[in-house]
Amino acid sequence: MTSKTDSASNSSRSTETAMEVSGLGFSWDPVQPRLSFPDIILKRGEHLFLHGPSGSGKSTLLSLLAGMLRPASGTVRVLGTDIHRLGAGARDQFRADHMGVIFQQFNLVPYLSTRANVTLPCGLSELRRERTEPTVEDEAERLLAALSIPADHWQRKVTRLSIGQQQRIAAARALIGAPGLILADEPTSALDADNRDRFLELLLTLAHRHNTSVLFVSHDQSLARHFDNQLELQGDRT
Ligand SMILES: Nc1ncnc2c1ncn2[C@@H]1O[C@H](COP(=O)(O)OP(=O)(O)OP(=O)(O)O)[C@@H](O)[C@H]1O
Repeated sequence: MTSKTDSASNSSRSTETAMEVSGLGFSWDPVQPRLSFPDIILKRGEHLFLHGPSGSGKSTLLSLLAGMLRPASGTVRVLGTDIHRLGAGARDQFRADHMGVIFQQFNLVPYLSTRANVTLPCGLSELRRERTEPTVEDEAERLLAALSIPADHWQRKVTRLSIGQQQRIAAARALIGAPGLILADEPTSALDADNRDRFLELLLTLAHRHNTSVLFVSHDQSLARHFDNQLELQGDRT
């Protein structure tokens, strides 16, 4: 896989590094070719768009960056910590403390209410809980309102909401407690162009407010204009 970094025009607000990826490689199994990923440096508060065709390894890369898959080679440093040197429990806690992940299928908990889905990370992380103002519930409601989820939906089971609303709830869950980094895996694929653009603008505006870095993957290159920088995965294998 080769990479191409395009405009690095917008400077980040901080020189602190949110994520540094070096020499990353992964094989799903011995008969499949090995995936090799480009090196990435993401500054604190910076928003990076990662695009590539279907099968180029975008979801695999996000799972490696979130510490949910172990690389065959290379390192992933998030906020200075080499996450793959942590034990499984410490890695899960690190993810809960410092990362918000928005999955392609949202992964909301179907039997919980809208608000309970948003507050979930604060149940797993004291750090995220302490960063909410003045309470976890208040911040969840503020995020839901900012993402245009009507107040009379907050106590409803999340499965009773539309796909677009569920997607915004997944974004609120990723943003609560101001994690250093949000990883988003093509969460806009079910939306029409207007809603997709509106969603991205909301996500990036709220992330900017919290100085949260965002790495967003998609096959849809038309979304690149919303981001500071972009990186292309071309699906080369070794
Ligand atoms: N669970 C798995 N087991 C074995 N191989 C897998 C698995 N998941 C992905 N792969 C393989 O890894 C390669 C990269 O897949 P990946 O899902 O990361 O690509 P992608 O760019 O996210 O694709 P898409 O845009 O279609 O979601 C593909 O060749 C795929 O077949």
